[in-house]
Amino acid sequence: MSDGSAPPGESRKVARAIDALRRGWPAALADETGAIRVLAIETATAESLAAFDGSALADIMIGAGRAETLKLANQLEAARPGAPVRVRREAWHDLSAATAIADPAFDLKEPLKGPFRALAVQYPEASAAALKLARLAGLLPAVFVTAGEAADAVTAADIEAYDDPAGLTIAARAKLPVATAEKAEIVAFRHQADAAEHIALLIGSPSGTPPLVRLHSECLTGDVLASLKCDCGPQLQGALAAMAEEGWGILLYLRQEGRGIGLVNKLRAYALQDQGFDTVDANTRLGFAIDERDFRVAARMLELLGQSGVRLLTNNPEKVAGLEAAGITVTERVPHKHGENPHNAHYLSTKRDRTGHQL
Ligand SMILES: Nc1nc2c(ncn2[C@@H]2O[C@H](COP(=O)(O)OP(=O)(O)OP(=O)(O)O)[C@@H](O)[C@H]2O)c(=O)[nH]1
Ligand SMILES: [Zn+2]
Repeated sequence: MSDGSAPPGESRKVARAIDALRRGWPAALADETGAIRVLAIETATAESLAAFDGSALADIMIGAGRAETLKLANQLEAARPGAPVRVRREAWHDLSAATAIADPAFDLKEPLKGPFRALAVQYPEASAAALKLARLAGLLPAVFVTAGEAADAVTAADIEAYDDPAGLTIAARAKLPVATAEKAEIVAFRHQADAAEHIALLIGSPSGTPPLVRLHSECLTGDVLASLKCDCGPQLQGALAAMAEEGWGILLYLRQEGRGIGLVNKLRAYALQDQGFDTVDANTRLGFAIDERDFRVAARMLELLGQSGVRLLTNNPEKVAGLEAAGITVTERVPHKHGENPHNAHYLSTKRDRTGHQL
């Protein structure tokens, strides 16, 4: 699409489906092979589930990482952590049993009984799209699933068009002196798919060289509450200080809380970390991929700001690769280590040992 926005009909369909899941209503998805209807387990009620089931029990669909906990791993063909797995619903799988299947928070209190049986995933593209919709709604990737009608159903292509970073535009800009740099300008970006606005803070003045750039993903706990569980707060302040010192830099504040799984799901991951799982396993045990962020958003923001080359403050090779793949030249990776403390030492060593961070 030339202006990057999805055709209005498709956009409305996707927006409605996300809203429906959040409110506990069914949504329909389709691919070339068929169609499904889904109801998010997290927002279902006994009544809405009874209506959804009708005369036959709907099955359950969860992310593969969660399915491993249910001992379904040996029944799977090496599914990726975020890929859909369909679980046969047994007669005793009422809403509370389904909730225990969906949400690892109940694993200690309500050990899972089983045995569970994995079924072949029908309509894999539509099924993967259903779990993505749940994530976009900020919910656990766990739904009741039954056969559906293709008419008016959402497709993976609809979601991709809805999500397309090309649809990002600059909504407002103004001077914003900040403690680290009096000469700064804030730019707000809007996208139909995001409830919150992405922000850029331009520090100092263009120097004719690629700016020092930081892609900062929102972390309410670290940025606002000064959480010691991660290094986000000190990294944010450290980035601004480095840019101020150089006299030219751009901070992108991306609304990708919890590496793209949303605040509530991140806090669920934190609760699993309280039980001893690391940041990687906590994500996958919830049924998500390790990192659900899309760095094309950042590339589009840089493009709108007229920047095609950057010096990137990061320890994460995925950020460099993500920007490069989206057409931004990373002329230099600048290491960005800040704020190690006894509470986040294990988090940081996990990033180094398991996700390839150059720490
Ligand atoms: N899901 C999840 N997200 C987390 C956790 N800890 C921090 N985050 C999120 O991770 C994001 C912070 O990542 P970044 O600061 O961009 O760090 P990075 O990708 O590791 O790479 P760097 O550029 O090297 O810092 C924020 O959105 C945080 O909310 C966690 O344990 N689980
Ligand atoms: Zn953080």
